[in-house]
Amino acid sequence: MTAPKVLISDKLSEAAVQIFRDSGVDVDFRPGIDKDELEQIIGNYDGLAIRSATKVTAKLLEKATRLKVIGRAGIGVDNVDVPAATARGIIVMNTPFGNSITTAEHAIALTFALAREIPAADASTQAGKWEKNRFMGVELTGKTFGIIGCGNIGSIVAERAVGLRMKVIAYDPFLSPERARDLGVEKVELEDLLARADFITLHTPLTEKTKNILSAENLAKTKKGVRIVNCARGGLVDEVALRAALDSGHVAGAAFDVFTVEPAKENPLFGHPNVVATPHLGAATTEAQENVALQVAEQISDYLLRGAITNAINFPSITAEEAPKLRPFVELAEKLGSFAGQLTEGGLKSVRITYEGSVAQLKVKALTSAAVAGLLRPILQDVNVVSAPAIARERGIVIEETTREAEGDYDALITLTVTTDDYERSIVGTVFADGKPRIVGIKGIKVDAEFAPSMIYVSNEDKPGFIGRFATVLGDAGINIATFALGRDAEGGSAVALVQVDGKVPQAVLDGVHAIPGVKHAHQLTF
Ligand SMILES: NC(=O)c1ccc[n+]([C@@H]2O[C@H](COP(=O)([O-])OP(=O)(O)OC[C@H]3O[C@@H](n4cnc5c(N)ncnc54)[C@H](O)[C@@H]3O)[C@@H](O)[C@H]2O)c1
Ligand SMILES: O=C(O)[C@H](O)COP(=O)(O)O
Repeated sequence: MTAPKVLISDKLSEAAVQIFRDSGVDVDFRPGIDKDELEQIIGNYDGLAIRSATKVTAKLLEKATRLKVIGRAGIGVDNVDVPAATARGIIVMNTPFGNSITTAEHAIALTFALAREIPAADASTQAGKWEKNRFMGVELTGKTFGIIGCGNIGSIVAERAVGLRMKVIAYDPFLSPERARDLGVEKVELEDLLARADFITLHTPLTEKTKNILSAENLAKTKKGVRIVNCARGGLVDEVALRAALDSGHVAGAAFDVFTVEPAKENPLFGHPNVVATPHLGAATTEAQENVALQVAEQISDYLLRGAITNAINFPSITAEEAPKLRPFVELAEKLGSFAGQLTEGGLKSVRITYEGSVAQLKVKALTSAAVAGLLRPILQDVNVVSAPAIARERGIVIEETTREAEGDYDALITLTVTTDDYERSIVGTVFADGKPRIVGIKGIKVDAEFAPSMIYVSNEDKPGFIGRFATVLGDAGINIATFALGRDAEGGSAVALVQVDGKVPQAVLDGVHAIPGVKHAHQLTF
């Protein structure tokens, strides 16, 4: 067997090169390689090791005819087109914990820099001005620190801030009360955090729900004199609105490591005297870079040489023999999880997955991981199939797995039941002979629908007139209906509709559907 070839296209610690060589992988170390040259040579490689600088686009992947694995030495995979990689059967892995401590420390460092105006005082002193009376800081002790997103990094920041004798409050819908108690953190709603925090630090991924979480409206709800730190992702804070709040004096300072457009050569925040900026240095320590480089080199080598999958974003850990039998059920389990996850607003308590018939004979652990990853991914952008069950448990979400003989009409069935603070919802699916996953039940109601890229899920009272009104709302908005699946538990009882549509559905259209008499819920789902 010829040795697999790996390209390192970003500035990784050279420790990675040694790991590849020691394991028998051919490696080319080309940090900072030009985009056009990368496109020309990517077809020669089985593996690609990157950080955040290399943009792995669908266009690049078209040229990557040999590529089997992309390894991200770090956490965020926003620079990788994961669906495009998945569509080409390319595993995308990350190293979810290797730089968490370092990034948390950077957030704390920026908090101190803001509190004591260290960068400005440094510049002034080195310019020979000795402006002892110009700089008047604030103490951190006793101040309220609001953490938005209390996952790996947010939790480490919380522990450090508690050690600094700060009062720590956190907004994270998926933080369990037990975990909050263990961390010494008060779990609060966003409005409460905005109103109380003297310092706010952000540690969520950038998702549809977190984009502009500090919008102009939310910034206006903050305490006068608040200081804001963003070491997570550009786009979490409306930079133009923040600049206005700094100019008006409502916000006393902001320290940003990440920006909406990177590399950030220009930015609305730049030039303000109370802004501290660093060029995405959150993970930039010797220790973190060694951690992530070693880990990614080991993971890529393991996969290319032995087929072992660790920390994959887009596939569960399975062996070469199990893969073909499991694959369609992995897809089904992830999609059932994603269906439930897209409908979940927070307060997840448990997920129960029942495997019935032939699927119960397969390696259901991998299927459960896939289902939980699908469930959490709409909330925790970078969750992977390996870490999903552990992350769920850490958040106090109970995972139950049951197998049993086939009892009904289907040879194989997977039932996923999610319990939140407010409700229980179950979704049932199977795989047909054509290998395609199907939804065959929702909340105990039989349906028969394929998963489609864009769908509307409606739950309503079974009353005449719904279908006509629904079609009119969509027709008036110019949205084409591709397929329509209906089910009900009894005449005049509860009904559900799963509708495949072409393209994205604007919120106004969903509101229009919701306004139809008898409609209880109307959601867009994407797969
Ligand atoms: N600046 C850097 O160099 C650097 C380095 C590492 C990580 N990061 C970024 O830091 C962020 C956090 O990383 P992590 O490893 O802690 O991720 P994580 O997945 O462990 O934690 C994210 C947390 O955000 C919470 N969350 C999700 N949606 C939310 C919402 N709408 N409101 C409030 N909370 C929400 C989740 O429940 C979770 O606890 C990511 O964006 C990551 O890419 C930046
Ligand atoms: O997601 C991450 O791990 C951080 O943003 C760090 O990115 P970098 O390794 O490219 O600096």
